[in-house]
Amino acid sequence: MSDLETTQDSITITRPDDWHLHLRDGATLASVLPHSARQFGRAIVMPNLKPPVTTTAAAEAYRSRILAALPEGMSFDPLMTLYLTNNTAPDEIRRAQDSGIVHAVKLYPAGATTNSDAGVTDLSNCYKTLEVMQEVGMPFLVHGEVTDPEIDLFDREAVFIERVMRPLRRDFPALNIVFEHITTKHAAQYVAEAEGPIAATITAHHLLYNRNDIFKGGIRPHYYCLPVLKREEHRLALVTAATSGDERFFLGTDSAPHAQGAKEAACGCAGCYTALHAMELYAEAFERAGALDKLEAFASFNGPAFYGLPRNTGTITLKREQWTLPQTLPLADQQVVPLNAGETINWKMV
Ligand SMILES: NC(=O)N[C@@H](CC(=O)O)C(=O)O
Ligand SMILES: [Zn+2]
Ligand SMILES: [Zn+2]
Repeated sequence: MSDLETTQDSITITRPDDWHLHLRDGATLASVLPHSARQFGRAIVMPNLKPPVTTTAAAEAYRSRILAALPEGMSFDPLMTLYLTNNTAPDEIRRAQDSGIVHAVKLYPAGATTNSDAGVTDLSNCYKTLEVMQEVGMPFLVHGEVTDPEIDLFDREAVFIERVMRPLRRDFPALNIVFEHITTKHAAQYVAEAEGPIAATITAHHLLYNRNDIFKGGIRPHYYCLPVLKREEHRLALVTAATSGDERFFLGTDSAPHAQGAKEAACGCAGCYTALHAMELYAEAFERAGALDKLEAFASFNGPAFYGLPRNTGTITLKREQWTLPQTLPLADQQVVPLNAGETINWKMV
């Protein structure tokens, strides 16, 4: 068959969800929320605000602010999370579970990423709390990087598996764990082969780019995120995992807005903004792998199955149509530079 005959010009799938999203707060929240709500039915909303969302009461208040910021006529269901600290009480987990609006608890190793200063210094501080999470079935979402400065930045995820993930899963074999935004063949292989309830989210940018893209002709801060982009062999392993049909892998954009000035700086913030065009980027990645037929499971089925939620009912359609990303988008009283700013991409959500 010729290329022409095998080329698909549109794809309609069950409305997808974003299982890892940063919406921020206040005027920034109002700027970014419509982008995610246009593409996704629900999102797991990250709790790394300043101050972090550490209690059920704070999660309920944050959820109300999100719903208040949602433009009329749009529907979107924010699935809230709690930020685990050294001092999160076991009772807080029971409150979270009873609330019905908190769907997971998030581990930020202290110092690992944006707004992680209040994070956990040693998981042994949290064992009583983890016991309750395991007992009530509250998922544990993990930013999987060690923070040991002796460990090379590019090895921090692989070392995390050995130093933290394996002991954690040995001690809590029934705890539902999501290895968030995986970036290495080590993590992909670990998740695919591990016994028990574990899954992983994969971003669009880690499917499309490798670490060369951060340094192409100069330093490109908009390709800097954490965990940092890795070598091509790792990107290929992530594409294989995402397109394998294995239900342990599902979509999480990790869209993480930072103002332009905070990214294009002497010490620039980590995070890529993809909320505007995430599904288009995933479609591109799946098409390049010849696996557009696997996109729906990854984007719309595997996540709800893991979280014990129903699939969305509507559909979205992506068409093969070239369009050019804007250079910037409004972000509160500043601007955010989307990933692929000014570039032409091949898919467009209708
Ligand atoms: N991914 C990132 O590079 N940044 C995220 C934090 C995170 O998910 O680690 C952010 O909140 O900006
Ligand atoms: Zn993270
Ligand atoms: Zn994130």
